[in-house]
Amino acid sequence: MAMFSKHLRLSSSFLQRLRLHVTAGNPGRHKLSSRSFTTIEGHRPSIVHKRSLDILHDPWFNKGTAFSMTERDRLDLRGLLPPNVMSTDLQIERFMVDLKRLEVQARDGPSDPNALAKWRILNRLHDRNEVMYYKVLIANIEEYAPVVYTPTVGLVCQNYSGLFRRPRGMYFSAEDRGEMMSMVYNWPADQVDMIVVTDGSRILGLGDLGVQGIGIAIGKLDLYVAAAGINPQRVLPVMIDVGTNNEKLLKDSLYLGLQQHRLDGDDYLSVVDEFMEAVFIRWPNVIVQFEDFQSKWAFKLLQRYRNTYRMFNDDVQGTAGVAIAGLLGAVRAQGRSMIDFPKQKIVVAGAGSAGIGVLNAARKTMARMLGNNEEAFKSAKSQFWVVDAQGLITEGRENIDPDALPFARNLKEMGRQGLREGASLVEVVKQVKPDVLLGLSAVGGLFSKEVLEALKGSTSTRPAIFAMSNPTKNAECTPEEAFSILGENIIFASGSPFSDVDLGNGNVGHCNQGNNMYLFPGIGLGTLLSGARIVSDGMLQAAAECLAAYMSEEEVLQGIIFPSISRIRDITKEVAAAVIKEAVEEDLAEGYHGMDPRELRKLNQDEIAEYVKNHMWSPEYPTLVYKKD
Ligand SMILES: NC(=O)C1=CN([C@@H]2O[C@H](COP(=O)(O)OP(=O)(O)OC[C@H]3O[C@@H](n4cnc5c(N)ncnc54)[C@H](O)[C@@H]3O)[C@@H](O)[C@H]2O)C=CC1
Ligand SMILES: CC(=O)C(=O)O
Ligand SMILES: [Mg+2]
Repeated sequence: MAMFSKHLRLSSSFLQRLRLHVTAGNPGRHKLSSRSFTTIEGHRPSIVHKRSLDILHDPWFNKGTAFSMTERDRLDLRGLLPPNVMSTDLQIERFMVDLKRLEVQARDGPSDPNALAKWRILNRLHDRNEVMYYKVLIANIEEYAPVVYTPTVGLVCQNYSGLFRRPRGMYFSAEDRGEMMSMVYNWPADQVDMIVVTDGSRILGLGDLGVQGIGIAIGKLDLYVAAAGINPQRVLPVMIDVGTNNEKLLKDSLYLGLQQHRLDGDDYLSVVDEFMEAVFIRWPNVIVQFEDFQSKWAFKLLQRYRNTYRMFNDDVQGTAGVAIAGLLGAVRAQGRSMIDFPKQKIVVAGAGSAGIGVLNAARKTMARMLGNNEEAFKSAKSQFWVVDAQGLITEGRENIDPDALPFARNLKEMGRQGLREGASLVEVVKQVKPDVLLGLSAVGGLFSKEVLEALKGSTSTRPAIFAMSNPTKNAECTPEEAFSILGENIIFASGSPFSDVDLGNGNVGHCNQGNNMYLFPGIGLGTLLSGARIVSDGMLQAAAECLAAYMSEEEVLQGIIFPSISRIRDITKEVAAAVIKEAVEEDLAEGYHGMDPRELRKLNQDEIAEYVKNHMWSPEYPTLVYKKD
């Protein structure tokens, strides 16, 4: 009955148009124009001879986020779009909101008011012509890394629901449970070398951005291509959308992700487990980099997968390696030998995935230098004071986070130092007089004037300040603040890029960028080319030591402890070679394509470097020829 009346309605509108045509058109010929039929044709399904990404890249067939779930399933689109199916009205509203936003100048700190506009232009080039995009990026890496990576990528993620145009990467959502094994085959590439995956729960220092966090996976993979020469056809950004606890996004009708609170416990784990199983079944040699998972899951997932899959956590392990290299650089910059590292007093602000990762690695490095035994490991603990949102962490802390427990200070000992449970950062700095103040707190301005004034009491000949939180506005202090308060005899590093500081006396205060971008591309490339079964602690240590040794004595004494980003392709090549060497020594290497493990074992240092260089993709147009299937 319902079908019958629908048919009647159609028929009456058809007749009405027919009448209109007859009266308004050529009265003599009474012929229907093809235009009149188009309206009716629109109700019939269109036949499409394409599937998967080819449909999304075809402006005639593409409906973007408006593809229904049935269409997504039938056309192999599942996972290629954010999970929220939108009406056309909402799609248009999302576009208009973004268009109007252009009128309000986008800002990410004072450094570049046009950053978002630059990102849009680069992103459009990325969609049109990958070779040209990477040529532009590599040739201008100093200028555009801050656009495709931190800090602008943070702003991009915050605005991703508006900026989203052509999808890039895959989305696995809580709604896809039971489907992932088939969904992975919707991705068109038979070879994937690198996946960067996030669940969007802690994007840089910006908190839970839900599905919009895909931007960070895309930005990290841009560096994999630009710095490590991973072939862009073989990278896959992934978003695991288990919901969001960001109330603003939950209420936003234009949000692209699942509008539900995050899954937790076994429900959460079952989604990530299914994703890991699916990608390793389709691409057994892939490497999965976990990125920007909240601390609560970062450590657990790392422990869960690291001995089974080729994976690592960039925030925990990549950051640790970069910090170790920086801390050793700071010792050398004092004119001392690296072996003096275990004497450094280090105050760390922030005990999340990054802070705890750094603390564990720094303690192990000290222990190795002190004799590599249990006693050395125990005594190294006394070099660290950890301050989180509740102040100094001691054994007196109630409900202490188990990951922070190994660094909790003894209450009596703290009493003797004039400190107590929960002491403020400024009190800790005043009492400890540290050599190093390292921030991974995500709190912009945490190293206030008061804190920096307190650091003047440091017993170091050249105190080091690492304001490592991202993006720019989350840096614990700026280089200007540090140099103006502490003078020029310091070492300064920040997570996001800042310009060097003109000290006004003809000298320059050098601002280093202490960011895991100096390690993760080389760790990934080295793992890939060695065919290592897992990413071992030894391989990560080798990467960190390589970065630490990269800077010359002269540079380090000038306060330059990290290379300029213009050298990122070169340092990545060296890091990858160090990782391969270690993988071979640990007997983890299973070879890569034509290079079998026996051959790999025979290579000397120079030959490994050559092997790496020869496998790095460079953006050049290939000659294309047509071949019939
Ligand atoms: N430069 C780099 O390469 C990297 C930088 N990061 C940055 O580190 C920051 C933290 O990342 P996660 O550890 O994953 O975050 P998280 O959210 O897990 O940890 C933040 C920690 O800071 C503490 N904190 C908050 N307020 C504080 C305060 N007022 N004083 C002292 N501590 C305070 C919290 O208690 C928590 O322990 C982010 O901004 C991130 O962008 C992370 C990885 C790499
Ligand atoms: C750099 C980075 O991985 C972060 O800020 O989370
Ligand atoms: Mg990160």
